[in-house]
Amino acid sequence: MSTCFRFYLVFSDISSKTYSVSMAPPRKSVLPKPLPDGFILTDSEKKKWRLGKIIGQGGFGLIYLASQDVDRPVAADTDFVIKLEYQENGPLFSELKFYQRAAKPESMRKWMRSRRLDFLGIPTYWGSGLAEYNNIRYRFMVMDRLGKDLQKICNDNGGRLEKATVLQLGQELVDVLEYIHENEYVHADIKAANLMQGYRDPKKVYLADYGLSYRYCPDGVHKEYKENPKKGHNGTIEYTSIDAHKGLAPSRRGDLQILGFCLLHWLCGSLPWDSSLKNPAQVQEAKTRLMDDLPDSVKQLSVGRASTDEVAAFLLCVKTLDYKDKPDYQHLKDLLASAPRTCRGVMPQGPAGESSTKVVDPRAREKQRAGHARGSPKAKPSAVVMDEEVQEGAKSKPVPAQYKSGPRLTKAQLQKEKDLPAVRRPQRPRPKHVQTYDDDSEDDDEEEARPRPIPACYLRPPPIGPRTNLKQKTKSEGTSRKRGNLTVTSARQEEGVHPQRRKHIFLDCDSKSQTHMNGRERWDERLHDHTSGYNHLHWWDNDLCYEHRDNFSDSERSALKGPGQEAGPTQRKGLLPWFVFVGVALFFGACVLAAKTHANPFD
Ligand SMILES: Nc1ncnc2c1ncn2[C@@H]1O[C@H](COP(=O)(O)OP(=O)(O)OP(=O)(O)O)[C@@H](O)[C@H]1O
Repeated sequence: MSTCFRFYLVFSDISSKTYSVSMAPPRKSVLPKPLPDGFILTDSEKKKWRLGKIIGQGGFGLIYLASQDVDRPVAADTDFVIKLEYQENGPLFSELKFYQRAAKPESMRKWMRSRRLDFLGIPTYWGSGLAEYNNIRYRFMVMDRLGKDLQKICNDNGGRLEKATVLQLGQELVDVLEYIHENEYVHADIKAANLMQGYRDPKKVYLADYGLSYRYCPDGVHKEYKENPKKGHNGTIEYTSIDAHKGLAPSRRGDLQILGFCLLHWLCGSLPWDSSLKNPAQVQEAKTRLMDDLPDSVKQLSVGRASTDEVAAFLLCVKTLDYKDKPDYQHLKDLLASAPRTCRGVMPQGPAGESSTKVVDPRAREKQRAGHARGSPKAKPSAVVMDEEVQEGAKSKPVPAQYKSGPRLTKAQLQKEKDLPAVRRPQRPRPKHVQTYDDDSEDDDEEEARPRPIPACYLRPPPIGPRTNLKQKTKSEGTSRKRGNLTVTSARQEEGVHPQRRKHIFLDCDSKSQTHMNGRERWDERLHDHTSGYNHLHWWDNDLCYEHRDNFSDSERSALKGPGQEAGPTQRKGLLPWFVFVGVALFFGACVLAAKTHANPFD
């Protein structure tokens, strides 16, 4: 999100000029051609929304101020925004699915009542729909207007946040995660850029951007544990979970681990793998080491008085979770709330030192919750302020070498961890209707939204042997195929599988090329690397994978466009009629010749 405002200044300027001179249907690009100020959109429930100014721009969509009062220009202090993307784009489609299924205002209110929460940081969804302008179809979603994102605040504060703020944010985010997890979804991309302050109340923080959210448990059936290196390293590389590095479908424990890494980052201002972000395997290794060596690995990262003990305890608890386990969210919140206890490094213990499986009386738990709701042990909402050490300008502590990519710890060091009192193992109540886990089960809706397997293309250069003949038996339209910078090749060929089945289309983001798909478009994956700033985007449409990349090297780019490309299967296929034609012509020629030679003697 941090780059978006910069873009906006340039963008709004250019776009307004474009509109005043051009009446022809605009060419589609990754970002939608802006709709004019004052444009009226009608959502699927026939509510009308008037567009105001553009206030933000993401990788694929524009954010407009909006209001329901369609007769007047939209006020600068309106409470609504509209996110607009081309209808074919995947991210908004996935996000909409999340809001429609999991974040209905009534269901959120009910949840908050039942948990006695006075706040749940999920923006309200107000509606959505499709629109058409100049023969181009758009998708839009109306939602709460939000304020500043946390990444900006973090940057303004030298990359760190006050410890009390971090712990409070952690607890509020556990609440949000519990809600979305109970509604069959995981967020899978928690990070400061996706946390936004309330527009009216900056003390409230919302988890936004559900474009990568994933339905890990459709109809109560958890996805199976299936490691797949080809799908590895999905998400935002700094924070993505070890499960995601291994190519597992996101699950609850992954969300919590991502949150733990974020808390650590906000607290310390850096992460042990900061220097290896361009090498996902090294990042995975460093994360694994950090998790293996808990709690010491995290405790050692403490900066000045801002100890990381609570985060160490939090991550240690997350480490005890199995792939399909339901976390004990209250316990995780307690670990972040109970600073004095965890600061001494003592984990909660039952009688006679038993720590892990203490059964908590639900009434006691209820009482405790009620206490929290009334505000007793709970800290104040997260006013984002600076810690003393941060104000003093304390630099982040260098990360101990062993948590980077150095040699593994000795057995004695590992033993130290084992000797520590164990963290209480979270209770594991199963979702009501879970009986078996079937990875293939999905409902019709899910069929549309669920990410499908993708090769880890971003770990390799574009495939060798780009194809220029883009005739494919798919629903995708011709416009994108005509572009010179678009390549079709077989992903299976890349994977050493049969080359005919699955085709792979690379699009060069620099030239803002865009593929338009009808019907079952799929959006699978975006990867943001904030250090190099590249994006990857995959769509799946039947057997076609569309990939946007903007980090092609010059040689790759010229390979994509260049002449003398190796003939691909589709090109060879294109020659077949010519072979047949020449063959038939030769045959007839030979017949005529033979007839003539035979005829001559009789003459
Ligand atoms: N509900 C909102 N209220 C106010 N501003 C918003 C809201 N949602 C997003 N924005 C602003 O618009 C910008 C674009 O947000 P958006 O979610 O479309 O993209 P992004 O998360 O920055 O990028 P990407 O599309 O790659 O995920 C953000 O940087 C943010 O500043």
